[in-house]
Amino acid sequence: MTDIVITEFMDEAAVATLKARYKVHHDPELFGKPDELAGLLANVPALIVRNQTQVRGAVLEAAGKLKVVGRLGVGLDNIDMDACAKRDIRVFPATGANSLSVVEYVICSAMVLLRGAYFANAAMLAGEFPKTKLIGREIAGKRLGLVGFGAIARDVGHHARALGMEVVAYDPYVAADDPAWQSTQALDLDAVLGSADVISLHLPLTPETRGLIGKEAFAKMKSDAILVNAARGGVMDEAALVAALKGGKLGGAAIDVFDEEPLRDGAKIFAGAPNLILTPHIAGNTVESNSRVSGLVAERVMAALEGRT
Ligand SMILES: O=C(O)[C@H](O)COP(=O)(O)O
Repeated sequence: MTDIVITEFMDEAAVATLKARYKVHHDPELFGKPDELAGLLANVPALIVRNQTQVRGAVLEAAGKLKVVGRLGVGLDNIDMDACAKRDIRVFPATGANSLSVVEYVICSAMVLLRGAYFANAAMLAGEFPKTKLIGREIAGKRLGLVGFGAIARDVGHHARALGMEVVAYDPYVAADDPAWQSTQALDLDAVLGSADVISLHLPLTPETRGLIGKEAFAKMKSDAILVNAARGGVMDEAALVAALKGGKLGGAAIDVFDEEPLRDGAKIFAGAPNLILTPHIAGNTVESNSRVSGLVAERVMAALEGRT
Protein backbone atom coordinates (compact mmCIF):
# COMPACT_ATOMS: atom_id res chain seq x y z
CA MET A 1 0.00 0.00 0.00
CA THR A 2 1.33 3.46 -0.91
CA ASP A 3 2.33 5.77 1.95
CA ILE A 4 3.38 8.89 0.04
CA VAL A 5 2.21 10.23 -3.33
CA ILE A 6 4.42 12.88 -5.01
CA THR A 7 2.78 14.72 -7.89
CA GLU A 8 5.55 17.00 -9.26
CA PHE A 9 9.31 17.09 -9.63
CA MET A 10 11.34 16.58 -6.47
CA ASP A 11 15.08 16.21 -5.85
CA GLU A 12 16.07 12.58 -6.42
CA ALA A 13 18.14 12.31 -3.22
CA ALA A 14 15.14 13.38 -1.12
CA VAL A 15 12.86 10.95 -2.96
CA ALA A 16 15.40 8.18 -2.29
CA THR A 17 15.40 9.08 1.42
CA LEU A 18 11.61 8.75 1.47
CA LYS A 19 11.73 5.48 -0.50
CA ALA A 20 14.17 3.97 1.99
CA ARG A 21 11.44 4.13 4.65
CA TYR A 22 8.13 4.31 2.83
CA LYS A 23 6.28 3.06 -0.20
CA VAL A 24 6.36 6.06 -2.53
CA HIS A 25 4.46 6.73 -5.76
CA HIS A 26 6.31 9.51 -7.63
CA ASP A 27 4.95 10.73 -10.95
CA PRO A 28 6.26 14.23 -11.80
CA GLU A 29 3.33 14.73 -14.23
CA LEU A 30 0.56 13.58 -11.88
CA PHE A 31 -0.48 17.18 -11.18
CA GLY A 32 -2.01 17.24 -14.69
CA LYS A 33 -4.09 14.09 -14.08
CA PRO A 34 -6.48 14.98 -11.22
CA ASP A 35 -8.75 11.95 -11.75
CA GLU A 36 -5.80 9.57 -11.55
CA LEU A 37 -4.52 11.44 -8.50
CA ALA A 38 -7.88 11.18 -6.74
CA GLY A 39 -7.95 7.44 -7.52
CA LEU A 40 -4.49 6.96 -6.01
CA LEU A 41 -5.16 8.82 -2.78
CA ALA A 42 -7.89 6.68 -1.17
CA ASN A 43 -5.68 5.11 1.53
CA VAL A 44 -2.65 7.35 1.43
CA PRO A 45 -1.56 9.32 4.52
CA ALA A 46 0.90 11.73 2.83
CA LEU A 47 0.88 13.84 -0.34
CA ILE A 48 3.77 15.99 -1.60
CA VAL A 49 3.09 18.73 -4.19
CA ARG A 50 4.58 21.84 -5.79
CA ASN A 51 2.28 24.63 -7.02
CA GLN A 52 0.72 22.96 -10.05
CA THR A 53 -1.30 20.41 -8.08
CA GLN A 54 -4.71 21.62 -6.93
CA VAL A 55 -5.27 20.18 -3.45
CA ARG A 56 -8.98 20.84 -3.11
CA GLY A 57 -12.43 19.57 -4.08
CA ALA A 58 -12.57 16.05 -5.51
CA VAL A 59 -8.92 15.36 -4.73
CA LEU A 60 -9.46 16.03 -1.01
CA GLU A 61 -12.80 14.20 -1.06
CA ALA A 62 -11.04 11.11 -2.36
CA ALA A 63 -8.24 11.32 0.19
CA GLY A 64 -10.07 10.04 3.24
CA LYS A 65 -6.91 8.91 5.07
CA LEU A 66 -4.75 11.92 4.22
CA LYS A 67 -2.92 13.35 7.24
CA VAL A 68 -0.02 15.33 5.79
CA VAL A 69 0.58 17.57 2.76
CA GLY A 70 4.17 18.57 2.03
CA ARG A 71 4.45 21.69 -0.15
CA LEU A 72 7.70 21.99 -2.13
CA GLY A 73 7.56 25.79 -2.01
CA VAL A 74 5.97 28.52 0.08
CA GLY A 75 2.83 29.78 -1.72
CA LEU A 76 -0.30 27.99 -0.51
CA ASP A 77 -2.89 29.25 -2.98
CA ASN A 78 -3.10 25.82 -4.68
CA ILE A 79 -4.16 24.22 -1.41
CA ASP A 80 -7.59 24.61 0.21
CA MET A 81 -6.20 25.36 3.66
CA ASP A 82 -9.64 25.63 5.32
CA ALA A 83 -10.70 22.23 3.98
CA CYS A 84 -7.39 20.74 5.14
CA ALA A 85 -7.85 22.22 8.63
CA LYS A 86 -11.41 20.81 8.83
CA ARG A 87 -10.05 17.36 7.97
CA ASP A 88 -7.10 17.62 10.39
CA ILE A 89 -4.68 17.49 7.48
CA ARG A 90 -1.41 19.25 8.34
CA VAL A 91 0.31 21.26 5.61
CA PHE A 92 4.09 21.73 5.65
CA PRO A 93 5.56 24.36 3.31
CA ALA A 94 9.29 24.73 2.63
CA THR A 95 9.50 28.14 4.25
CA GLY A 96 12.79 29.89 3.52
CA ALA A 97 14.29 27.10 1.44
CA ASN A 98 13.84 28.73 -1.98
CA SER A 99 14.33 32.34 -0.90
CA LEU A 100 17.87 32.74 -2.24
CA SER A 101 16.83 31.56 -5.70
CA VAL A 102 14.03 34.14 -5.80
CA VAL A 103 16.43 36.83 -4.56
CA GLU A 104 18.90 36.07 -7.34
CA TYR A 105 16.12 36.00 -9.96
CA VAL A 106 14.86 39.43 -8.87
CA ILE A 107 18.31 41.05 -8.72
CA CYS A 108 19.50 39.43 -11.96
CA SER A 109 16.34 40.47 -13.84
CA ALA A 110 16.60 44.01 -12.53
CA MET A 111 20.25 44.27 -13.58
CA VAL A 112 19.61 42.84 -17.05
CA LEU A 113 16.69 45.19 -17.67
CA LEU A 114 18.40 48.28 -16.24
CA ARG A 115 21.53 47.60 -18.29
CA GLY A 116 19.58 46.87 -21.46
CA ALA A 117 22.68 45.46 -23.12
CA TYR A 118 21.82 41.83 -23.58
CA PHE A 119 19.27 41.77 -26.38
CA ALA A 120 21.64 42.68 -29.22
CA ASN A 121 22.64 39.28 -30.62
CA ALA A 122 20.49 39.60 -33.75
CA ALA A 123 22.01 43.01 -34.56
CA MET A 124 25.54 41.82 -33.77
CA LEU A 125 25.15 38.71 -35.93
CA ALA A 126 23.90 40.95 -38.73
CA GLY A 127 27.21 42.79 -38.56
CA GLU A 128 25.99 45.84 -36.65
CA PHE A 129 27.88 47.31 -33.72
CA PRO A 130 25.21 49.28 -31.78
CA LYS A 131 27.62 50.71 -29.19
CA THR A 132 25.82 53.99 -28.56
CA LYS A 133 22.35 52.38 -28.46
CA LEU A 134 23.22 50.06 -25.58
CA ILE A 135 24.24 52.50 -22.87
CA GLY A 136 22.22 51.23 -19.93
CA ARG A 137 21.95 52.01 -16.24
CA GLU A 138 23.77 50.82 -13.10
CA ILE A 139 21.83 49.24 -10.25
CA ALA A 140 23.92 51.00 -7.57
CA GLY A 141 22.21 54.13 -6.31
CA LYS A 142 18.79 53.08 -7.60
CA ARG A 143 15.74 52.79 -5.35
CA LEU A 144 14.21 49.34 -4.91
CA GLY A 145 10.52 49.36 -3.97
CA LEU A 146 9.28 46.16 -2.40
CA VAL A 147 5.52 45.63 -2.50
CA GLY A 148 5.02 43.15 0.33
CA PHE A 149 7.72 42.89 2.98
CA GLY A 150 7.78 39.28 4.15
CA ALA A 151 10.79 37.02 4.49
CA ILE A 152 11.71 36.77 0.79
CA ALA A 153 11.26 40.51 0.22
CA ARG A 154 13.54 41.24 3.18
CA ASP A 155 16.14 38.89 1.74
CA VAL A 156 15.89 40.72 -1.63
CA GLY A 157 16.34 44.02 0.21
CA HIS A 158 19.41 42.74 2.05
CA HIS A 159 21.12 41.71 -1.19
CA ALA A 160 20.02 44.88 -2.98
CA ARG A 161 21.60 47.05 -0.29
CA ALA A 162 24.87 45.15 -0.75
CA LEU A 163 24.75 46.33 -4.39
CA GLY A 164 24.29 49.93 -3.31
CA MET A 165 20.53 50.19 -3.73
CA GLU A 166 18.28 52.18 -1.43
CA VAL A 167 15.38 50.00 -0.28
CA VAL A 168 11.82 51.09 0.53
CA ALA A 169 8.80 48.88 1.10
CA TYR A 170 5.03 48.79 1.50
CA ASP A 171 3.37 46.21 3.73
CA PRO A 172 0.38 47.12 5.90
CA TYR A 173 0.69 43.80 7.75
CA VAL A 174 4.17 44.48 9.16
CA ALA A 175 3.82 46.44 12.43
CA ALA A 176 5.38 49.90 12.52
CA ASP A 177 7.71 48.86 15.36
CA ASP A 178 8.93 45.70 13.60
CA PRO A 179 12.77 45.66 13.63
CA ALA A 180 12.71 44.89 9.89
CA TRP A 181 11.94 48.58 9.27
CA GLN A 182 15.27 49.61 10.79
CA SER A 183 17.06 49.13 7.48
CA THR A 184 14.15 49.77 5.14
CA GLN A 185 11.93 52.82 4.89
CA ALA A 186 8.21 52.11 5.14
CA LEU A 187 6.15 54.00 2.55
CA ASP A 188 2.55 53.79 1.41
CA LEU A 189 1.85 51.92 -1.81
CA ASP A 190 1.57 55.02 -4.01
CA ALA A 191 4.89 56.37 -2.73
CA VAL A 192 6.64 53.06 -3.42
CA LEU A 193 5.17 52.83 -6.93
CA GLY A 194 5.86 56.47 -7.69
CA SER A 195 9.45 56.68 -6.49
CA ALA A 196 11.10 53.30 -7.12
CA ASP A 197 13.45 52.58 -10.03
CA VAL A 198 12.91 48.84 -9.54
CA ILE A 199 9.61 47.53 -8.17
CA SER A 200 9.48 43.94 -6.98
CA LEU A 201 6.22 42.26 -5.96
CA HIS A 202 6.21 39.92 -2.95
CA LEU A 203 2.54 39.37 -2.19
CA PRO A 204 0.48 36.23 -1.74
CA LEU A 205 -2.57 35.96 -3.99
CA THR A 206 -5.64 36.76 -1.87
CA PRO A 207 -8.98 38.47 -2.63
CA GLU A 208 -7.33 41.67 -1.30
CA THR A 209 -4.25 41.52 -3.54
CA ARG A 210 -5.90 40.29 -6.75
CA GLY A 211 -5.44 42.94 -9.44
CA LEU A 212 -3.62 45.31 -7.04
CA ILE A 213 -1.09 46.25 -9.71
CA GLY A 214 -3.44 47.39 -12.47
CA LYS A 215 -3.84 50.32 -14.84
CA GLU A 216 -3.85 52.93 -12.05
CA ALA A 217 -0.77 51.46 -10.40
CA PHE A 218 1.17 51.45 -13.68
CA ALA A 219 0.19 55.11 -14.23
CA LYS A 220 1.93 56.00 -10.96
CA MET A 221 5.25 54.31 -11.83
CA LYS A 222 8.24 56.16 -13.26
CA SER A 223 8.30 55.77 -17.03
CA ASP A 224 11.73 54.10 -16.86
CA ALA A 225 10.93 51.86 -13.87
CA ILE A 226 11.56 48.11 -13.97
CA LEU A 227 8.89 45.77 -12.60
CA VAL A 228 9.65 42.24 -11.38
CA ASN A 229 6.83 39.86 -10.51
CA ALA A 230 7.96 36.55 -9.05
CA ALA A 231 5.06 36.45 -6.57
CA ARG A 232 1.71 35.43 -8.05
CA GLY A 233 0.18 36.22 -11.43
CA GLY A 234 -3.24 37.38 -10.31
CA VAL A 235 -1.68 40.20 -8.30
CA MET A 236 -0.82 42.05 -11.53
CA ASP A 237 -3.10 42.86 -14.48
CA GLU A 238 -1.33 41.43 -17.55
CA ALA A 239 -3.15 43.63 -20.09
CA ALA A 240 -2.25 46.75 -18.09
CA LEU A 241 1.42 45.68 -18.02
CA VAL A 242 1.50 45.20 -21.79
CA ALA A 243 -0.20 48.57 -22.36
CA ALA A 244 2.36 50.28 -20.09
CA LEU A 245 5.32 48.66 -21.90
CA LYS A 246 3.94 49.37 -25.37
CA GLY A 247 3.05 52.94 -24.39
CA GLY A 248 6.55 53.69 -23.10
CA LYS A 249 5.17 54.14 -19.57
CA LEU A 250 7.43 51.48 -18.06
CA GLY A 251 11.11 50.73 -18.66
CA GLY A 252 10.87 46.94 -18.58
CA ALA A 253 9.48 43.94 -16.75
CA ALA A 254 10.41 40.41 -15.76
CA ILE A 255 7.33 38.27 -15.25
CA ASP A 256 7.64 34.76 -13.82
CA VAL A 257 4.06 34.14 -12.71
CA PHE A 258 0.79 34.37 -14.61
CA ASP A 259 -2.97 34.55 -14.18
CA GLU A 260 -3.20 31.17 -15.85
CA GLU A 261 -0.29 28.72 -15.87
CA PRO A 262 0.75 27.39 -18.31
CA LEU A 263 0.03 30.41 -20.52
CA ARG A 264 -1.45 28.63 -23.57
CA ASP A 265 -3.62 31.18 -25.49
CA GLY A 266 -2.95 33.75 -22.76
CA ALA A 267 0.57 34.08 -24.17
CA LYS A 268 -0.76 36.12 -27.09
CA ILE A 269 -1.37 39.13 -24.92
CA PHE A 270 2.38 39.62 -24.39
CA ALA A 271 3.32 39.59 -28.09
CA GLY A 272 5.18 42.69 -29.21
CA ALA A 273 5.71 44.13 -25.72
CA PRO A 274 9.25 45.60 -25.54
CA ASN A 275 11.80 45.03 -22.76
CA LEU A 276 9.87 42.08 -21.42
CA ILE A 277 11.36 38.90 -19.95
CA LEU A 278 8.92 36.00 -19.52
CA THR A 279 9.86 32.90 -17.51
CA PRO A 280 7.75 29.84 -16.57
CA HIS A 281 7.39 30.22 -12.76
CA ILE A 282 10.97 29.22 -12.04
CA ALA A 283 12.20 32.10 -9.88
CA GLY A 284 12.31 29.79 -6.87
CA ASN A 285 13.63 26.78 -8.77
CA THR A 286 17.37 26.14 -8.98
CA VAL A 287 19.39 22.96 -8.48
CA GLU A 288 20.36 24.22 -5.04
CA SER A 289 16.89 25.31 -3.92
CA ASN A 290 15.35 22.08 -5.22
CA SER A 291 17.76 20.17 -3.00
CA ARG A 292 17.03 22.35 0.06
CA VAL A 293 13.25 22.46 -0.51
CA SER A 294 12.97 18.71 -1.16
CA GLY A 295 15.19 17.75 1.79
CA LEU A 296 13.23 19.99 4.15
CA VAL A 297 9.81 18.78 3.01
CA ALA A 298 10.87 15.11 3.05
CA GLU A 299 12.06 15.51 6.64
CA ARG A 300 8.91 17.38 7.74
CA VAL A 301 6.60 14.82 6.13
CA MET A 302 8.49 11.91 7.71
CA ALA A 303 8.48 13.64 11.11
CA ALA A 304 4.71 14.13 10.86
CA LEU A 305 4.08 10.52 9.80
CA GLU A 306 6.26 9.29 12.65
CA GLY A 307 4.66 11.53 15.28
CA ARG A 308 7.89 13.46 15.85
CA THR A 309 6.21 16.84 15.38
O1 LIG B 1 5.41 29.34 -3.83
C1 LIG B 1 6.59 29.16 -4.13
O2 LIG B 1 7.44 28.81 -3.30
C2 LIG B 1 7.02 29.42 -5.52
O3 LIG B 1 5.95 29.84 -6.29
C3 LIG B 1 7.68 28.23 -6.15
O4 LIG B 1 6.83 27.16 -6.09
P1 LIG B 1 7.22 25.80 -6.86
O5 LIG B 1 8.61 25.46 -6.45
O6 LIG B 1 6.19 24.86 -6.43
O7 LIG B 1 7.19 26.10 -8.33
